[in-house]
Formats: sequence, C-alpha cells, structure tokens
Amino acid sequence: MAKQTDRGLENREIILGVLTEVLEKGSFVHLILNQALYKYQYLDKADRAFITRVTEGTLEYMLQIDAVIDRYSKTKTKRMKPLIRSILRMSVYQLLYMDRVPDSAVCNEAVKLAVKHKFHGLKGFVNGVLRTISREKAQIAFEDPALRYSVPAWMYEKWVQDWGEETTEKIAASFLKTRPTWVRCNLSAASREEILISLKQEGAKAEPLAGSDSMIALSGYDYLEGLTAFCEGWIQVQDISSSLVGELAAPKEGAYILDVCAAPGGKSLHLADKLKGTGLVEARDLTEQKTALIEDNLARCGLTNIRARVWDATVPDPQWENQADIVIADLPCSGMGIIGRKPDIKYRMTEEGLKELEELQRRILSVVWRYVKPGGKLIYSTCTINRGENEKNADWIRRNLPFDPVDITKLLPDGWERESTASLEEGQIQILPGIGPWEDFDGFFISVFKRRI
Ligand SMILES: C[S@@+](CC[C@H](N)C(=O)[O-])C[C@H]1O[C@@H](n2cnc3c(N)ncnc32)[C@H](O)[C@@H]1O
Repeated sequence: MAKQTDRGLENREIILGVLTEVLEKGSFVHLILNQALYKYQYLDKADRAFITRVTEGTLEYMLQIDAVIDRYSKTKTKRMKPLIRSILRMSVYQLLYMDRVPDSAVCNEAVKLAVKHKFHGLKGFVNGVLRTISREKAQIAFEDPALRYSVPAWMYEKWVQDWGEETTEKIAASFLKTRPTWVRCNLSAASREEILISLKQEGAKAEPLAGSDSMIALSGYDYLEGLTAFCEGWIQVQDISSSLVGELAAPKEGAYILDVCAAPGGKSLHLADKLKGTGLVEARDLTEQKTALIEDNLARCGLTNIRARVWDATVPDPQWENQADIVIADLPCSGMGIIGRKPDIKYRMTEEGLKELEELQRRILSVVWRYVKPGGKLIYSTCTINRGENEKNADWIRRNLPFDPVDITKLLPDGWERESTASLEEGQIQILPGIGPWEDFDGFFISVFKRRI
C-alpha cells in the first residue's frame, strides 16, 4: 500500500516536471514528454499511461481549468507561483476528467507535492481550492464554446469566421478526443501483413486503414521504441492527412524530388519508399538540429535514395533550378490542424504570428518554385486550418507563378470529395478534423500544381 502511494507521488512529480518545462520555459510538450517517458522506461505501462494522460489532458483543458480555479480561488492563476499553479492545474484535470482517481487522493497528492517543493505555507491553500472544486464540480458548466473546448477566444472566433459555428464546434470537440497513433508502413522494408503480425505479437492494437495499402491505426502499446516494427524501420509515425501528400505527389520511379522543409522527414521518407530505391529525395531543413532528426529516421529506415541537407528555403539555390520532378513545400505554419496532438500550439500561436507565417510561406514559395522543371509538380501543404495561409497562398501561387492547378478529384478515396471545402478541381483539399470521413485525422491542407511548359 505504502509503495503504491509513493509511486503516485513519483508519477505526479514527473508530470509536474514536464508541465513546468512546457508552461514556464516554453519547451514543446511532445519532445519533453517523450524524453521523460524514455528516461522512466522502468515504470509500469499503467504509470506511463497515467503520466501521458494527465500531462496531455492538463494542456488540452488548461484554459477551462484556469477558469475553474479562478472561480474558486482568491488568488487568480495569473498571480500564483508557477509551481503551485501547475500543481493545481494537473490536479483539477484529474478531479474533472479522471474518474478512476478518487478526489481525496488527488487532493492529498497535490498537498504532498507542494510540501515536497518547500511550499509548506501553501498546504492549506492547495487543499482548500481543490476540495472546494471537488465539492462543486457537478455545478460547473461553460456557456462560452471557446471555454467549453478550451480554445483561446481569438482562435475560436477565427475558426468561426473561416468555417461557421457548427463546423467550428465539431473541429474544437475533435481536438479533445483520444486518437490512435497513425503509422505508415515502409513497404520497401516489409509488407503491411508482416508488420501487423509483428505489432500484434508484441501486444499492440493495430488496425489497417481500409482503402489504403500502408496506413495502420496503432494503440495500446507502451512506447514506440519498444516495438520491433519501429526499431527495424518498418513503420513511421505519420498522420493519414500528411501521408496524402505522398499519394497526391504520385512520383514515377527515378524521379528527382526536393523537399524544402522536410524535418523530421515524414513526407520525404514516404516519397523515397514510393520510389522503390530509384531516383533521389533531397530532404532539407533550416538547421543541423532539424536535419539530425531526418538523419535519425533515415538510419532507422535504411532507405538509400534519400539525403538530408541544411538549407534555408528563403535562400535561392541555383543548382536545383529546373531540376526537380516534384518540389514538396510543406511549409512552417500555424499548426492549428494538429492541436489534438500538440495542445501547446493553442497557447503559443498569436494573431500576429499567423500574419508572419502567411508571409514567410509566400517568401519561401517565391524562391522554391524555380526548382520545379517545366511539366513538374509543386505541392504546397500545411498542417493548419487557417484560410489565410492555405487557400490564400494557393491562390497567390496561381496568380503569380507559372503553374496550373492539377485536378485531384479522382486521386482521393471515395467520399472525401463531398467534404472538402476547398476546390479539388483547383487542386486543393482542406481536411477538417472531426468532419465526415476525417473524424480521427489531423487538419491539413494540400494544393497540387503543375509547372507550365
Ligand atoms: C511542417 S514542418 C515540416 C514537416 C515535414 N515535412 C514532415 O513531413 O515531417 C516545417 C519545417 O520547416 C522548417 N523550416 C522553417 N523555416 C525554414 C526555412 N527558412 N528553411 C527551411 N526549413 C524551414 C522547420 O524547421 C520545420 O521542420
């Protein structure tokens, strides 16, 4: 019994450490959480799942959680000591959203954490706020949809302007749902059937996606590095939406492909796999640190027709002019389509940031189009649902560069064409999470162009 209680505190200490890094020091949650899970490999699967859920859940619901704390605490969250604020946030998440942890245990562990970090004087405060919320929680409701789905007000308003109220509510709700991890099979390394067998033998739940030859929904595993299929490079984590770039690029064997913003390499690896050892993919990114992520994936997957290179995409490279059969411009973006996986995006992005990204994308596009050879393809994509980036910049390409849109209607799985808000004949698809066939997918935008001869 004593041992269990100790572990409860240890788990919460790890969560507190991750939240402090993310919320007070600006680190990315997926990186810090992965590092922590790697470091604490010796913990039980259940403990690790608890750490993941509470960390992610606290970030997913943080705006709502803060509103609840502010309702019941005299000291508002903005004025609290950062550590106490994090303890309260992660504890309120457990009180409101995790039935399996008794409220009294949540309150006790929070008090112990505060004491452990030498905040003896705030023991009563932490206990009082949490016990009040535990008592009052059945009464708590949110009229304001932005708060109900824990989205910053300006962002929610922007989505309403872009997509209308009903669709926005579906998008916002879908970001709070648990989704499987989608992985793409490297078919040059193993068949999907072999990979499914390996995953299931190691206890993971693996469901092939109907209508695709390479995608699998993966869940119920402890950590990726513990799976043979991952270590051997047979699978690559990639959302279905993102894998659609490779499908729409449809490279012919022997093609020369330049991916100008490639890290960590999801699309480049997919394209190299499709080339079946022929041709070449050059996968570029801005810094050594970023290309190192691509190199890691290359080493694991063992593909030989791909190389990584540091290059700033805003700087012209005369050597590649008119050389590429396909240029992939999967550009830095506001990331508002992947909030379901990276909830901290909600707190980082600003309205000014959106404008800067729209402009950066145009700056990159105005350089990289020259690498496409006449008759070749330019694919501009983002993992966002912001019309100001996506459709506006695709229209900018059409009006300013020597490219024509490629009709992608026939290239999509059945049913997808009904849901796209962008025009498929104009070479564009906007995937909205939570809508129609895209229930479990990331939000994504892809536009396909062909260079005039
Ligand atoms: C959306 S991510 C790319 C994801 C990648 N295509 C994949 O599928 O794994 C955008 C990338 O652009 C890179 N980036 C940002 N500014 C850049 C620049 N000026 N030149 C090259 N890469 C840049 C970022 O480092 C980031 O890795």
